[in-house]
Amino acid sequence: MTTFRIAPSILSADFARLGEEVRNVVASGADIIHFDVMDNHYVPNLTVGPLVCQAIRPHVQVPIDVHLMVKPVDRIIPDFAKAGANIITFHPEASDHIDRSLQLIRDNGCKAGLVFNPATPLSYLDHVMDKIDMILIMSVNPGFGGQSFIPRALDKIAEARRRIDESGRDILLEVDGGIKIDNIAAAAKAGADTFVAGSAIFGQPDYKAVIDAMREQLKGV
Ligand SMILES: O=C(CO)[C@H](O)[C@H](O)COP(=O)(O)O
Repeated sequence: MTTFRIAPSILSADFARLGEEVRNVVASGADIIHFDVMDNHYVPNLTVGPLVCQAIRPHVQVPIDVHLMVKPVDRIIPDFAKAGANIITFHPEASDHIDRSLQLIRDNGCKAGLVFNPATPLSYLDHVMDKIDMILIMSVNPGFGGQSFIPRALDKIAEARRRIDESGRDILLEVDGGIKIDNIAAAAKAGADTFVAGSAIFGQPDYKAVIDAMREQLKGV
């Protein structure tokens, strides 16, 4: 049986109360904290870095999944590992040497993964599957929370699931962008097991009610 994981994205949290926000969302049932790092270069937005990751680390016992939307990627990886990240993912087109970046993440004691924008082909996985612990399929173009889910992402999730099953390896398949109570089951049916949700959770007053409703949807998959 598939273990499904809900990963609230701090992008939509109240940054003035971030410690309290992450404690609340974990107490409400979050399995992972998704930490969006944007550099105003690879994506047209600017968020947070290793100092903020380090600041929230003592507030949460669940893994922190750092999604790097930065270019270049390598020089910031050790800083996030030291700041308490458990999983670090990056966009293959933002790295000059994908194999080296994946190895660098692993050498720093974290799980490693690649992120695929709506128009980025999964062929980037071809020669590095043995170094992948997570595949993240973007169901929006990266840079902003609160966008609408792009339905074409479902085919890509299914293709990523086929590749994972063929590899026989234990790889998380995460989907990120526009995930809500009413589309989480479709993403799960396509093959995703880990669901990033920002505005759907932090945009509501009762985080537990949203996470419980998402889990309810996943029961039918
Ligand atoms: O990586 C992201 C954007 O680049 C965010 O994690 C993602 O969009 C989550 O926000 P929402 O659930 O509101 O779509």
